[in-house]
Amino acid sequence: MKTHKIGIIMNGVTGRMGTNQHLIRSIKAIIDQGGVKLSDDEVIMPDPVLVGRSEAKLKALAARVGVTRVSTNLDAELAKPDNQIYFDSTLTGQRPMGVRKAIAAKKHIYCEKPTATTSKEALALADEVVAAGLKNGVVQDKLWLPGLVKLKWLIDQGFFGKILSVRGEFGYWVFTGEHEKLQRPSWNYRKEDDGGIIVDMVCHWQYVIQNLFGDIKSLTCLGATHIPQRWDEAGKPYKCTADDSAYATFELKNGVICHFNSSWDVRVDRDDLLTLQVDGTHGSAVAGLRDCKAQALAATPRCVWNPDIDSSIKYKDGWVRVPDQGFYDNAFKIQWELFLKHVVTGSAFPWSLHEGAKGVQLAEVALDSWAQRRWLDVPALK
Ligand SMILES: NC(=O)C1=CN([C@@H]2O[C@H](COP(=O)(O)OP(=O)(O)OC[C@H]3O[C@@H](n4cnc5c(N)ncnc54)[C@H](OP(=O)(O)O)[C@@H]3O)[C@@H](O)[C@H]2O)C=CC1
Ligand SMILES: O=C1CO[C@H](CO)[C@@H](O)[C@@H]1O
Repeated sequence: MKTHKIGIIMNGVTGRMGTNQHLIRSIKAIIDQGGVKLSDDEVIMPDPVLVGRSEAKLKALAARVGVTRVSTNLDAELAKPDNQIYFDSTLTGQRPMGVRKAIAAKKHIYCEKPTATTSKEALALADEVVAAGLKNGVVQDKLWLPGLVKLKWLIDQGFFGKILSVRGEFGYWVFTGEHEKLQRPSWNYRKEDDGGIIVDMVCHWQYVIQNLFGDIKSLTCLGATHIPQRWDEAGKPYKCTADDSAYATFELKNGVICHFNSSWDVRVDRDDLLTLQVDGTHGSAVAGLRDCKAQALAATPRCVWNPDIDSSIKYKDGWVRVPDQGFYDNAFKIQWELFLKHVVTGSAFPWSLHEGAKGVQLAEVALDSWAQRRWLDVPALK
């Protein structure tokens, strides 16, 4: 058996995403399954080093997960030739600094979204990594959610006929922290720390829309900070300076209209924390994170508006569940496996830093639209 051992510097691994999605559910899960199989006699085996600023935190995490290498010295890890990949899930504002150091050290780059806080910076990083001839990628996890995979399958089959519109509803109630344990880090609600739901979520909507429905021509976005005060990790009240809700409409070049509501101030009365309803001339579907239900034209009830009587139609009964097509692995893990294969074999990996920059740009245009209170075109990223 030929084993390609790949050292991976995991910077920001002590954070929520770094620990749960990237270390435990991706890299550790890949190690536990015996690596990424290339053929019957060839395998890729990740060898992570957990990097951060608190040695105690890193050691505790390593012991919990069963990893041996930890370090608080990023430069020393970058100097080691066996560490071939630099992965970054630190705070968004920290990302360009770490990525640039790793480019200088000739490491392949994989990182969380958003890749930077401005499109200028995101594009510069994308250009620098290409100029250095390094493989690179950005997390676009929603593409591998089972619900969205099923939706894509319906699109590819032509189930919808002509797609007319898409309604994305994302969000849940995030407790203020006054009386409850925090669900999300407090920096998410402070603009000065690169927080805000537009920066956080619009980059997801960019790649979801582009990959499933088409290229975005223009948008309008209204943001809001509905909750002006929250309580931080230390239980101290702070002023919320970042948007916690966004109401955005995207017009695509092919005429499809997509409207996405994103909010941390809504209570959930839907099948999932993210639902996407797609309506087309021949059918409709509603995808959640894992499931997807569909209604074909032939099964569409004849609705008649009459608020004076109870409806004889049970609207929710007219949908069928799109069946599973096999086992759906963790979305982050699937993308990690594809990236590792890309690094070792050169296989295709289109989810590059350049693609990530498009997400940063869309969030930037959305913020501008909100500030200017008008529709804005989304220029092609050079
Ligand atoms: N793809 C997706 O679905 C999601 C992506 N994200 C993205 O992932 C990134 C991390 O988010 P999340 O895990 O929620 O954040 P956390 O606050 O939980 O984690 C932040 C990480 O960055 C480290 N860090 C914080 N400040 C500094 C600093 N000054 N210098 C160096 N390291 C620092 C922290 O280290 P320490 O432990 O020492 O404090 C920690 O490891 C963000 O860019 C976010 O946009 C977030 C949520 C979902
Ligand atoms: O995709 C995601 C799921 O939700 C979170 C927001 O509540 C985001 O931070 C994240 O990027």
